[in-house]
Amino acid sequence: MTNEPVISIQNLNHYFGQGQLQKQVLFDINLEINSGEIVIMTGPSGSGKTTLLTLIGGLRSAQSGGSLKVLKRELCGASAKELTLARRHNGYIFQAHNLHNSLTALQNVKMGLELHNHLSLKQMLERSAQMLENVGLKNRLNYYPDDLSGGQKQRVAIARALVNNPQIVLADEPTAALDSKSGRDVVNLMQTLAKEQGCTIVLVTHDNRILDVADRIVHMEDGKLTNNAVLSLTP
Ligand SMILES: Nc1ncnc2c1ncn2[C@@H]1O[C@H](COP(=O)(O)OP(=O)(O)OP(=O)(O)O)[C@@H](O)[C@H]1O
Repeated sequence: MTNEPVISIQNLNHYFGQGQLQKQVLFDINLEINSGEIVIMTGPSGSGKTTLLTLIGGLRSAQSGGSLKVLKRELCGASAKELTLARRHNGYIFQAHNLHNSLTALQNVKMGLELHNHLSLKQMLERSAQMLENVGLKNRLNYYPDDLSGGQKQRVAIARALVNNPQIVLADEPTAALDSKSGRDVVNLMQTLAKEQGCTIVLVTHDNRILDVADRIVHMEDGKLTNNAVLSLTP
C-alpha cells in the first residue's frame, strides 16, 4: 500500500449562489486522509460538514481554484462524467438510509453491485446475501424496509455501501436516527468491516458517543477546519 493520501485537499473554497447572493461556505480547507483511516468530522449545524463530504464524494461539483484529489483524481473543475466515474469507488451511508421501499433488503443491497457488470445475477445475489449476513441480517433477506427497525435499515444501508468493496465510505450522521445501543452497533460494524476491507471512512456526526471509533477527529467551524489533531484515547 502506498503512503500517498487517499484524499488530499488543498486550499479548497466553496460558494453557494451567484452574484450578490453568493455565500462562501468553505474557507481554505486543507486536509489529507490516508488509506484505511477512519476520520470523524464534527462541528455545529451549518458549519459546512455535509458540503465538504458531498464534495469529497463527487456528489456536487468542486469549484476550481484549490485542489481536491480523491484516489489521485482531481475533482476541482471535473466534468459530470468524471464525477460519475469517481463515485464508483465510494460507498455512501446517509441518515435517511435512502432504501427503496419497494425492494427487499437483498434487492436493496444488490443495487450496490449493479455497476459491476462482470458479475452474474447469481453472484450478485450470493454476495449481497453474504454481506447481509455480515451485518447480522441473515434472517431478514426478504424483508421490506417498512418491516425493519431503524437500526436494521441502517445495517442494510451499510451492507449496500460496502458490498462492492469501496475504497472510500462516506457517512453523514449514520447514527442520528438510532437509539444509543443501535448507534453503537452500527458504528462498530462499520469499523470492523472497514478494517477488514481496508477502506477509508469519513464520517460526519453530532453524536459524541461514537467519537472513539475515529483514528482522527477534525472539527469544522464556520466553514473552516479548526483542528486536525490525532485523537489520543485514554487506555
Ligand atoms: N444547496 C445549498 N444552497 C445554498 N446554501 C446551502 C446549500 N446547502 C447548504 N447551504 C448552506 O451552507 C452552509 C453549510 O451547510 P452544511 O449542510 O454543509 O452544514 P453542516 O455542517 O453539514 O450542517 P448540519 O450539521 O446541520 O447538517 C449552511 O449555511 C447552509 O445553509
